Amino acid sequence: MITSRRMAAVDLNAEALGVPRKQLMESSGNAVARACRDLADPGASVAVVAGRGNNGGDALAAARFLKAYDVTVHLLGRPETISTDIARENWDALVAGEADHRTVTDSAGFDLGDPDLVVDAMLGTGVTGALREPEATAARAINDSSATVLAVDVPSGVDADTGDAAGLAVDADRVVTFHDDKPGLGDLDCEVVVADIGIPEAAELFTGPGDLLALDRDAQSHKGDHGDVLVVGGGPYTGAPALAAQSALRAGADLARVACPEAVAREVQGYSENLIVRGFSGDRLAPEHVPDLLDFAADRDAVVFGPGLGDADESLAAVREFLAAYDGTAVVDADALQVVPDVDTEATLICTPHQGELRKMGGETDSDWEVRSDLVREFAADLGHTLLVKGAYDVVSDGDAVRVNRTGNPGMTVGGTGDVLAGATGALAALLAAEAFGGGLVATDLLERLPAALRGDEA
Ligand SMILES: NC(=O)C1=CN([C@@H]2O[C@H](COP(=O)(O)OP(=O)(O)OC[C@H]3O[C@@H](n4cnc5c(N)ncnc54)[C@H](O)[C@@H]3O)[C@@H](O)[C@H]2O)[C@H](O)CC1
Ligand SMILES: [K+]
Repeated sequence: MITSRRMAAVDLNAEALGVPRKQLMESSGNAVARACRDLADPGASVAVVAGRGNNGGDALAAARFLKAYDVTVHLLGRPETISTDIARENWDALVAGEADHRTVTDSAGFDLGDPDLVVDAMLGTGVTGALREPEATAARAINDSSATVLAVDVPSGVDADTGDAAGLAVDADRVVTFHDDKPGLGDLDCEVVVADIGIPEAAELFTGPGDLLALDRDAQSHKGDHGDVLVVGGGPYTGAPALAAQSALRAGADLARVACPEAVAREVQGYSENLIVRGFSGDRLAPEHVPDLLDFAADRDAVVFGPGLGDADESLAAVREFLAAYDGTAVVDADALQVVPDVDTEATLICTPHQGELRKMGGETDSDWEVRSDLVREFAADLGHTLLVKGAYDVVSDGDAVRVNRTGNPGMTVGGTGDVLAGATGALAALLAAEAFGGGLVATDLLERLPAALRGDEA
């Protein structure tokens, strides 16, 4: 099952792995033609009703594989309005090949005829809102016809993620959808066939440029939209919390605050005027600080716990008490990690251990990244939290899905990169908690974005 947003990311990852979109469209077209051959005998009349996007492009490619049929292609719109190069190239090839093609520029001009089979390729995952014209008139004509209806990827008008239709939608007999089933197709009263279009498994397993799509910022956003991050750390070390907080800003947080012992507050503030530093009494975190910290954290979008905190018993006791009472989103790193396995919490935790810290948490690791992936997934499932285990190949899992980031380099073992990663991860968590997901953030929503944090990419 894959959402449209994830499909777009996988599509882009496939391209980065050397499988360009036009090749995917050719595979989709071939899959559509196979479905046509399954639904209608050679010589049958086929009406391809194509939209101006890649959904239409798939069917324009399919038409080339249907030589044994009497195919008429209806393009809903002028050819120059076709929205992608790959779809337009498929249209141009049809025209050059003297295929029977028509362009429909207004509803009155649409005449479906009386085909044996209709290929509905007006709209796929790019639909927004109720069908406009001439798609609406075409959908009514398709639904009123006696033809068998094959929908490309998703029946036009249906939202592939929810199965809902904002208004009129094509009533298909069969849907041929690509790469993986879509959440919104399960409840449709039609047969759904999933066609493999040659997207490499690596496009889903390994992080790539597609995973950054979700970080595109809403241009209208304003301060505070993109998350307010609190780093709780410092004590024996002062650079770590400052690194984590600055990394949060670099990764897109609007505000980065540091709660650290009074004894080092001035030093931490000294690292950067961009940080809002707040000291708590004494020279290390202790249980008496927890009530205030919980109040302070309640108004933040995400907390990063641990950079430079040290492992004094009273500091670890304070981490345990905080997490037991906290129900927001927290990244847990460094010495605070050892507390996680034995604390029962409502919080959404993202733990960012290196392999030594993973073992200290009670997890197992392995030098083979594939074996390590299974071990991390199992341990994340046991913990009930997301794990991001750093290594030459970083493994991210929420106990269900697994993603692997192989873009690191040996130089990243230098001290401080863990603090940078924890801060960047906190920013992405804050962005999601504050905006796109409201309170409904679930760990898997982060999975696709954490790898971007591994690279400390600017959002
Ligand atoms: N990722 C993959 O696996 C592949 C998907 N393919 C196919 O690509 C479509 C998605 O294509 P896209 O261009 O993004 O969008 P659509 O073609 O679905 O529609 C965009 C098109 O439609 C217009 N439009 C939007 N809403 C409406 C509306 N309510 N009424 C009328 N017109 C509307 C919009 O203006 C655009 O012009 C996917 O479904 C697959 O079929 C790839 O080909 C293969 C890999
Ligand atoms: K469609």
